[in-house]
Amino acid sequence: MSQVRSALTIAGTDPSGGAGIQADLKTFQELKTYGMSVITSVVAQNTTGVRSVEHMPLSMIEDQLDAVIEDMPTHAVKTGMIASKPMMELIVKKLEQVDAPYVMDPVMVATSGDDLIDKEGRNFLRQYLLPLTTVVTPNIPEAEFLTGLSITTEEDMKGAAEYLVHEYGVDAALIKGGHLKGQAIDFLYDGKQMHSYAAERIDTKNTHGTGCTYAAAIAAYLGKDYPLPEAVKQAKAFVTAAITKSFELGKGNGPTNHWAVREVTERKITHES
Ligand SMILES: Nc1ncnc2c1ncn2[C@@H]1O[C@H](COP(=O)(O)OP(=O)(O)O)[C@@H](O)[C@H]1O
Ligand SMILES: Cc1ncc(COP(=O)(O)O)c(N)n1
Repeated sequence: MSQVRSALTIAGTDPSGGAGIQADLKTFQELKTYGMSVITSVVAQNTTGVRSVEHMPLSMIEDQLDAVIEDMPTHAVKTGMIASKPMMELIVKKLEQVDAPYVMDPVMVATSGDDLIDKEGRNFLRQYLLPLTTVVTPNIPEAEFLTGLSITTEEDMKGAAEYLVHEYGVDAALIKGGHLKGQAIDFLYDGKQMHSYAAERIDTKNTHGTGCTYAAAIAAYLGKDYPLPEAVKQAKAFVTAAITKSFELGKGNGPTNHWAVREVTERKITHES
């Protein structure tokens, strides 16, 4: 029997269960990937917003990383909320010890609008962490910050994906279209080809944790040796199902449904390249 595949998420927490580490582990589990997790920040948040944040001491983040890296096989890494430059410097150092695909979800703002990273961290991420990524998965506002470009059309999205690959040395960039109007279309540029992944837009406010879930699913499929374009297609189907059957829970934006994929067998994803 082939060895079980594992994925490590390095991110912040969401006690309401919809985003962050909690979303990542739920996603890994649904995709039969052994999930491991290093907590960077403890975030007191729910579907309506963030009320407080406690960043882990660097020594505690390092000890968590060493505990995993020294003991467990790691077939994929995913980072979410990394709130400061010192944390990123530590993660850059540790990623050099892990030979696995690395998915970066450049988390900067929670769905509720609360900032999750400081300014120094944003700039360091662009310069030092981006070049290590197998794929970076910004939403529209995050892509605008990372590239300095204005993104209002699908052509702008493609341009931003190409810019990230050519200017920042990422292997691939996936620009997510959730924040635009019209169909929910994402563009992946892998240095050679532009791929598009489109699904019907679902009329719901319950999209808390969509980005985390999508990036964690991509990491799980990369950890199973799926080629990137196919990993993204499978992950798009996963997150689209999760949104289709998302939960009317909480007073704000409800969370996605991480087991929906068991029930929603047919999700029309149009993959073109
Ligand atoms: N209402 C929606 N209906 C269908 N797909 C959506 C919807 N909102 C977002 N998506 C999809 O969910 C994924 C996450 O995108 P997005 O919400 O932009 O990320 P983030 O959570 O990081 O802001 C993308 O594949 C996007 O196209
Ligand atoms: C700890 C943490 N990480 C990420 C997000 C973004 O969530 P979303 O996927 O809704 O953008 C969040 N709200 N909290």
